[in-house]
Amino acid sequence: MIQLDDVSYAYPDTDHFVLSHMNLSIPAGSVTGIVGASGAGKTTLAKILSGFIPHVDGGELSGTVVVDGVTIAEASLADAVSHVGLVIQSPFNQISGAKFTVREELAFGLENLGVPRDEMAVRVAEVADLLGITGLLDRSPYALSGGQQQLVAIASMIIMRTPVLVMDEPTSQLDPGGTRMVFDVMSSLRDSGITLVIFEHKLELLREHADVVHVLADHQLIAHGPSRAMLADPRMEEWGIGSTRFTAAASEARTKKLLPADVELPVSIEDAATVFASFASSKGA
Ligand SMILES: Nc1ncnc2c1ncn2[C@@H]1O[C@H](COP(=O)(O)OP(=O)(O)OP(=O)(O)O)[C@@H](O)[C@H]1O
Repeated sequence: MIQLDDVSYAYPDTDHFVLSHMNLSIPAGSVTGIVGASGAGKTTLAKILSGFIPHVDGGELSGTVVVDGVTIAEASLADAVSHVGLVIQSPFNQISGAKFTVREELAFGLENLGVPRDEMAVRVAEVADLLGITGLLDRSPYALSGGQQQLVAIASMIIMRTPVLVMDEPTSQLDPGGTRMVFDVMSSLRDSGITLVIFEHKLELLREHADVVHVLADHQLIAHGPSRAMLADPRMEEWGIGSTRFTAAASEARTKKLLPADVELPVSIEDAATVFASFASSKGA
């Protein structure tokens, strides 16, 4: 579904490759998390997956990127965006600037596709309800808080119903309730068969929602694995990604021999509850 073969990329007017000889394979209908330290190249990779590189940013891209059967470099940007949507890191920059209300903003992409007016109205109402922004529909997209703009930006991509959605830190502006709601929406998108690629620093949520997590460092994807095993890997600290408080606490307990050496480290609160419950029952508590 998403296939990168030997992909390297340098931005225009630079002499160094941000990504070098990268390979990646993502199955259809899966949720993939990608983590990396600041500056590792997450936004760059998100733009490559969605066609903004090379079509908008230019630069030197080599290798092959195929998404939903489309070879991105050979397709037009219009063709690429009909297969893959990108939620960018800064919601302010995602807003088109061409529309006066959130309602019009959400309909903008559908208008360009020639979707009939009544269908457009239904889809706007549906996506607004999904993301809890119905009350914002008649407001200006520019008169919203950062978090509200982020929900509008996410809604403006979901409404396009592309088979693949790439999200670059989609909850960076949201409070914990908004963050959880967006991840719940992602779960429902996954249930409807959409392939999701999420670039995210919130490791606990990736643990809960991603099937597989890849690590971006040293210009490449250097490791991947099931979300729990990957996110609890001790090398996450060396790679500048860090670990959740549950991993750190259990790791400390293991060092102090309060937990067995072979215990699988937890990443989320649910993992931690399972680890401590099984340890307690093994002690006959
Ligand atoms: N337009 C550009 N021109 C030149 N270099 C760029 C450009 N955009 C990003 N870079 C460089 O590419 C590298 C990767 O940047 P990128 O934004 O992809 O990292 P990131 O992992 O998303 O970082 P963060 O977590 O801080 O958002 C950085 O060294 C950055 O300085």
